[in-house]
Amino acid sequence: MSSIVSNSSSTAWVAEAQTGAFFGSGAGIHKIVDVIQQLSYWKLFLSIVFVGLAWDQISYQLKKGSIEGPQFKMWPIIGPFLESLDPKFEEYKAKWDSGPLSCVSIFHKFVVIASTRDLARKILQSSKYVKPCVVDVAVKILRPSNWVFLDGKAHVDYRKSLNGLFTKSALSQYLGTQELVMDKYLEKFVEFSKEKDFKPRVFFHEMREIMCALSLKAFCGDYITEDQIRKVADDYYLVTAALELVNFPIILPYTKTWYGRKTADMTMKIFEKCAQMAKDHIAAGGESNCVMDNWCKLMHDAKTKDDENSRLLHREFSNREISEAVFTFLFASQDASSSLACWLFQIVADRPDVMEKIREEQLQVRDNDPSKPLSLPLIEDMKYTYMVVKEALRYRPPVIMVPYMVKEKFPVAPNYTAPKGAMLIPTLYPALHDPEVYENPEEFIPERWVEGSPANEAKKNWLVFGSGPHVCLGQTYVMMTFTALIGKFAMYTDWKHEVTPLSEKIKVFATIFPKDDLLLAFKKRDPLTGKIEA
Ligand code: HEM
Repeated sequence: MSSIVSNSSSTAWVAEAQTGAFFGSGAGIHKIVDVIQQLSYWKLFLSIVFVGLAWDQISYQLKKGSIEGPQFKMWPIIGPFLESLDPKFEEYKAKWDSGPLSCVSIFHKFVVIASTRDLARKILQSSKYVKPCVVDVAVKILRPSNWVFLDGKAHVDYRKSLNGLFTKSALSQYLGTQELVMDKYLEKFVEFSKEKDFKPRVFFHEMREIMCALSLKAFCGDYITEDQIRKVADDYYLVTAALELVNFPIILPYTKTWYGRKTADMTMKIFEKCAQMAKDHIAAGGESNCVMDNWCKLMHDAKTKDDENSRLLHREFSNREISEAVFTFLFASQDASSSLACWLFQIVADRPDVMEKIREEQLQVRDNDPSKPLSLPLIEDMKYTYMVVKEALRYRPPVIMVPYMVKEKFPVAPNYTAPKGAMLIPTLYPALHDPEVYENPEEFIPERWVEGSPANEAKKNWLVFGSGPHVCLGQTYVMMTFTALIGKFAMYTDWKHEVTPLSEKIKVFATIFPKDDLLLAFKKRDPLTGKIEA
């Protein structure tokens, strides 16, 4: 057996260490070197492994303190890494139920999960201590210059310049183009079902596609072509796959992250060209029909105003900068919106009474003229349909947790301080299923949202879109778009859902989806007579 110096004995090293003779003198250091020189390679290796494992456990105990979590790291170093590759909703739920604060350690990452409403709110609103946590590779895919990586005041200021793009009045300008997309997909879904003789088939991918098309039209209007929309919709899943929590941080050719970056670059190139067209359109006195138009118009108008918000828009945002920001809108919306779309179409199909009430309301707000175009006042009149969307978001909140990173030691509870560098995860789901606020929380009851009801008054529990400086930029967009969308589909189509034992079970894939991937079949329906086309 090879050794550093033959006839070595590691027992001498242990004895010396126990007497403390190693520490505090030059002679001590020589002795360490002597002892190490006397160790055989394998003993040295085993010693390093032993010290590493011991440190891993000690460091875990120190960070864990008194909060819930495994007594020891069952799997040294890696922790529950293998489970994290295939996350199960039931396992997350068990963790939330284990205590207000619980922890887990994966490799060197210490993760603290906060499961009560008040802790979740406190974390989301403590930008002094935390910032959103992104996977390492996100910086390479979304580009380091992207606004989403800004923190503190820089983030707040940038955000102010974006808020104007998603106000109700701004969103009402995008409805015309969005309605065209809805009409197109009404036909498409029926055709897709016809291919299989109207037997229910998986609609998960179709839901992702319609969401992508709706977003792209709202963001880029007519500047983006049908072919470009199809290309982005087809390839976008490569970006989701590249940004999975567990991924290789270096981009090697032909890996998931490489394809993800290629897709992101391709999409941002399209957006850059759209941004230039929007600038030209607005400079020529054109109207705003999409987010990009609106951004250019706000920049244009800001130059003649001098209030604080306008001053933030005084500078010229480059095409590249606009394209990066619009890409983050797509990135933030795609998975969450697809999740909501899947649950909403499933839930409404499974509850004929809800479907009936939506249909009734849709005709009533249009004075029995189903062809009346979408507008802000029309959507605002759809009170019941709106409550259905809101209840779907509560019942199956697309985003169940939001990972944040601790910037400096954070006294998150009287008995616990989260260490710097830890991942701190506020959980949104438990607050939305709190039986003290929502009676029978596991039941889908749109009426619980009527004005003045306990659910409606409990604003603090409404964490679907987060809270604090990073609260969802697209929340009004979501409520308006989905109210309009489900209303139109209810009028013009009759869709059936095949209920399987997995339909109500939750699959976690970035957001949450029905475990059976949603089996639907759409037929055309006459909105006035209710007659269904064979
Ligand atoms: C059902 C759909 C959606 C849900 C459930 C949802 C939920 C969320 C949540 C929970 C956050 C984190 C908030 C926080 O950290 O406090 C967030 C952030 C964000 N969302 Fe959404 N979102 C949805 C759709 C959209 C859409 C359509 C857009 C696009 C316009 C969008 C744009 C954003 C942006 C830009 C952020 C980051 C904001 C910032 O860091 O300042 N989201 N969203």
